[in-house]
Amino acid sequence: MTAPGLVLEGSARIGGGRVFGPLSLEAPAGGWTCLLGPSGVGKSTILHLFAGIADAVDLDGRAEATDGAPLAGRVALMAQSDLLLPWLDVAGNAALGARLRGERADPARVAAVLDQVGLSALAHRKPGALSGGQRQRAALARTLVEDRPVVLLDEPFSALDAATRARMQDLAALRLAGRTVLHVTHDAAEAARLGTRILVMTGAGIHPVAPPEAPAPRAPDAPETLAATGRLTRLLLDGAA
Ligand SMILES: Nc1ncnc2c1ncn2[C@@H]1O[C@H](COP(=O)(O)OP(=O)(O)OP(=O)(O)O)[C@@H](O)[C@H]1O
Repeated sequence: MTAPGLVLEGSARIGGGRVFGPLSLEAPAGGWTCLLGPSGVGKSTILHLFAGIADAVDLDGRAEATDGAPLAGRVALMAQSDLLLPWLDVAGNAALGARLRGERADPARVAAVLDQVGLSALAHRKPGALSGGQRQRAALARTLVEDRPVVLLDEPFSALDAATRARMQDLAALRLAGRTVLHVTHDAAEAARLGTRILVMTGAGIHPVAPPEAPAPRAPDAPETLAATGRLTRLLLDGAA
């Protein structure tokens, strides 16, 4: 399983209205790219274009893998809404990708991932009886069970308490090492911890920001993580001018 890079170039419209562009975005093969920017600028739309689910979006340009092969079948998307099926329990939702393909997920793998996200005790509970953070961890488990070379994460840790968030960031960094990750987040500290490439998106385009030099995941309280968080927050406040 070799992870390809991702490239997007061009402009996007929905129903005739401009969403973004023209812009150019690159997510290097095997790297973890964090994408930040104001609400409504088009970050989720970019993930949907790479995931092949942007039916309403008219892209004048290209969103594709750098190896020239189709992305279909090589991408796992963790969407902003958890998209858990209410009639399946946590374990069933974690195994949903395989089920939708008419396959059977490896039960040992599902159990191991549920253990890692701290949901073993809730494996047979339905989503309606979970907290927001538990639901988000169930969706993360489903994404990790998918085992794809390209992983698209849309605010994957936004509902988690600070300690659980840090632990899930570490887990995702470990389990997704070597894959190509494109991660939309509003959390500058998260980008400073995880990004091997950090991009800020504005109406004017995509602006790369230097990540800390230490390998990811970086300690949340390391001076260079805190300094990068501050720089990034200032940039976002100033509109990435
Ligand atoms: N189906 C749709 N029809 C019309 N406009 C849409 C549709 N989906 C998204 N948009 C618009 O496209 C723009 C980009 O939306 P998108 O969800 O990609 O933004 P975002 O940067 O991810 O925002 P957020 O940070 O709030 O999640 C927004 O202005 C949104 O209103």
